[in-house]
Amino acid sequence: MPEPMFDRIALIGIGLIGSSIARDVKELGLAREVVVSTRSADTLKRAEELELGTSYSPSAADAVEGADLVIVSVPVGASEAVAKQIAPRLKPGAIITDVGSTKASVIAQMAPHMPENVHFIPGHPLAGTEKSGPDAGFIGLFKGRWCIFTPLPGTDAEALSQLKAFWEALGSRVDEMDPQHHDKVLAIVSHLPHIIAYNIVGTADDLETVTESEVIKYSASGFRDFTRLAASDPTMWRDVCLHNKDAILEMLARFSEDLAYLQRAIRWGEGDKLFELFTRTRAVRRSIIEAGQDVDVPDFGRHALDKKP
Ligand SMILES: NC(=O)C1=CN([C@@H]2O[C@H](COP(=O)(O)OP(=O)(O)OC[C@H]3O[C@@H](n4cnc5c(N)ncnc54)[C@H](O)[C@@H]3O)[C@@H](O)[C@H]2O)C=CC1
Ligand SMILES: O=C(O)C(=O)Cc1ccc(O)cc1
Repeated sequence: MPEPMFDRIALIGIGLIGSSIARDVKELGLAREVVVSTRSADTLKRAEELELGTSYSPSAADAVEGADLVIVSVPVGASEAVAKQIAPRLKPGAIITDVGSTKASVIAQMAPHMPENVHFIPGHPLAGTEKSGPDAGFIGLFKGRWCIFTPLPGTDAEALSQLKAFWEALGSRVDEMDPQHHDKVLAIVSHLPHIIAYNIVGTADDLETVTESEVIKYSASGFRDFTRLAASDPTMWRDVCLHNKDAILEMLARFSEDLAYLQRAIRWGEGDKLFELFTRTRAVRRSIIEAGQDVDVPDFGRHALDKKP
């Protein structure tokens, strides 16, 4: 077992992401103590039953006391509330990070409350599933996945490399980005696909001429893939939409324009246009596979240090 990287880690929020971090930290022995905190008493009790930490507290402020690393894993809309609660009790020199799917808004919510003597380094692991809550997490979720950091100007290089080393220990590949750029990239590769999924499943659910039981009975695998994304946590995705508004609206505008083009091509029987687009998009899929980026989501039960066969 390697030396722990941190004496005490505080996990604020213990859902899919927080509990997956907790499981990896425990499995890999990355901390001597793991203090778990979450707002809901039931979730905290469940985290204790699952033995995700070494101690448990309903108070985020109490939980961060003496912690060298604090990881905030709550819906992005709750970031400011958490920052306000923890700020007065943070240990000088501590690293404070988050896992939120949007970055500019999390920075705007948290940075103003952070004391000068801590290192606030926003982060985002590009790994997850449609499930939520402490039971949904699993060892190895972050393995082979990117974790993007959006450090503020003047971030301490040593603290950043310590945080990167932590995520690398969980098996992640690390990268850095400007927060605004992160939000644009994620708007197209993650936020729009979820919004489109919510929309198509909602449309199917509203149809009068095709019954709900027919949708269920005859759902082809394409539709089924959309239902997985559309089953994602409503609180989390409401917050993502509200907190990455500009980038999402920009990408939705582009999407609608391109959809109108497709609609027109179908209406006027312009098969060549359809064929050209479908050929171009097929090449994108091939590039993703060639780049080794087509890792499937569930990797249940796999040890974090196992190599993929
Ligand atoms: N679900 C996913 O696939 C991914 C999610 N993320 C981001 O990770 C964060 C957490 O997401 P999940 O773990 O999936 O959500 P989750 O719903 O599974 O867990 C959220 C946790 O936050 C707690 N919480 C909510 N409000 C709180 C507050 N005000 N104070 C303290 N605790 C509070 C809940 O009790 C729960 O423990 C979100 O910001 C999300 O955008 C990032 C990557 C992937
Ligand atoms: O379940 C899926 O396919 C995901 O895309 C998971 C996911 C959701 C939100 C993120 O910020 C990152 C990853």
